Amino acid sequence: MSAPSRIFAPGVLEGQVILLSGGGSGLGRAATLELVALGAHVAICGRRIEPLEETVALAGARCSAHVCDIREEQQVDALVDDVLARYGRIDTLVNNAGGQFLAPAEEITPKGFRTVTRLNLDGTWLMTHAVATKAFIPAGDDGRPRGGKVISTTLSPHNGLAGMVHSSAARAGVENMMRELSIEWARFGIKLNAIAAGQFGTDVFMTKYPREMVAAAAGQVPIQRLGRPEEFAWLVAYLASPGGDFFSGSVLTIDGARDNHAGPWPPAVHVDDAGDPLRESRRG
Ligand SMILES: CCC/C=C/C(=O)SCCNC(=O)CCNC(=O)[C@H](O)C(C)(C)COP(=O)([O-])OP(=O)([O-])OC[C@H]1O[C@@H](n2cnc3c(N)ncnc32)[C@H](O)[C@@H]1OP(=O)([O-])[O-]
Ligand SMILES: NC(=O)C1=CN([C@@H]2O[C@H](COP(=O)(O)OP(=O)(O)OC[C@H]3O[C@@H](n4cnc5c(N)ncnc54)[C@H](OP(=O)(O)O)[C@@H]3O)[C@@H](O)[C@H]2O)C=CC1
Repeated sequence: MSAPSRIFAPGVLEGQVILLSGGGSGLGRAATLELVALGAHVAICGRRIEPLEETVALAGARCSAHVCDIREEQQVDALVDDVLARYGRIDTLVNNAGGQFLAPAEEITPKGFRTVTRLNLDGTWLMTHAVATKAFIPAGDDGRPRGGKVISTTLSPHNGLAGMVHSSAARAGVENMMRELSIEWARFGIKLNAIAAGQFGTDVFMTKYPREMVAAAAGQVPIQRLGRPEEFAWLVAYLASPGGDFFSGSVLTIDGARDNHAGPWPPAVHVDDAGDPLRESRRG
C-alpha cells in the first residue's frame, strides 16, 4: 500500500482514473505511488512487465500493469481499450515514458534520431490522440464530451540540450503539441500541460549516462542539488487535482533554476578578489 501523501489531503483524487506511461521506474513510479495514495486508480504501462509489477506490488490494488510500447499504434489502441474496459473511464493521462542517448550530433545516424523522436514525440502523440478520441471527446451521460487532462513530461529543451539534438527537438515538439491542443481541444473540456523537468536523481539517470556527466550534474543547478522524484510526483498530483483545473497550455519548469543559469552564482569569472559578485560602481 502506498504511504500517505506528505503534501495533499488523502482522497483528493478519489474516483479518478489515471493512465500513466513509464510507471515501472523513476519518476513514473514515484508519481504512481503519490496518485494512488491520493485515492486514484492508476493504470501504468511500459515495455517490460517486471518493473511494472514491482510498482503494483508497492502501490496496491488500485494500480494495474499493462505492457505497451507507446511507439506502436496498435499497442496503444489496445492499451486504451483495456483501461476503458477495466475502469470505464480515464480522467487524466500522464505521458511520462521517454528518454534518449547522449551523443555528438554529427555522430547521430538517421535511425538514431528517429528512435528518439519516435519515442518522445510520436509516442506522446499516439497516447494523447488515443486517449482523447476514445475517452475524452466521446459524450458522457450528460451528452457532452467527457473532457480530461493530459500532463506530458519533457526534459527541458528551453536552452537546447547539448549532446541530445534528437531529444531537444522532440521535447520542444511535445511542449508545443500541448500548447496547440490546449486551444483546439478546449471545446471538448480537455486541458493539456507540459512539465519541463530538469535533472532528477533517478536510478536510470544515475547509471545510464557517463559518470563524469552525472557527477557534475548537481553542481550545474543553481540550487546545487538534483531534483527528488517525489518533487516531480507532487507536481503531477497537483495538476491532476482540482488545484490544476485552470492550467492549460502551460509549461511548468521544475529544475532548481537550471534553465536560467547552469551553475552556482556567482561563477568564478564573476567575482572580485574577496569572492563577492561583481557590481558596477555608481556614476558621479
Ligand atoms: C541527461 C539529462 C537528465 C536526464 C534525463 C533523462 O531522461 S534520464 C532517463 C533516461 N531514460 C531513458 O532514456 C529510458 C528510455 N531509453 C531507451 O529506451 C533508449 O535509450 C533509446 C531511447 C535509445 C531507445 O531504445 P531502443 O531499444 O528503442 O533502441 P536501440 O537501443 O535498439 O537503438 C536504436 C538506434 O538508436 C541509436 N543509438 C542507440 N543508442 C545509441 C548510443 N548510445 N549512441 C549512438 N547511437 C545510439 C542507434 O542508431 C540504434 O540503432 P543500431 O545502431 O543499434 O542499429
Ligand atoms: N531523471 C531525470 O533527470 C529526467 C527525466 N526526464 C524524463 O522523465 C521521464 C522519466 O524519467 P526517469 O524516471 O528518470 O527514467 P526511466 O528510464 O526510469 O523511465 C522511463 C520509463 O519509460 C518506459 N519506457 C521507455 N520507452 C518506452 C516505450 N517505448 N513504451 C513504453 N514505455 C517506455 C520505461 O520502461 P520500459 O523500459 O520497461 O519500457 C521506463 O519505465 C522520461 O521521459 C525522462 O526522459 C526528464 C527530465 C529529467
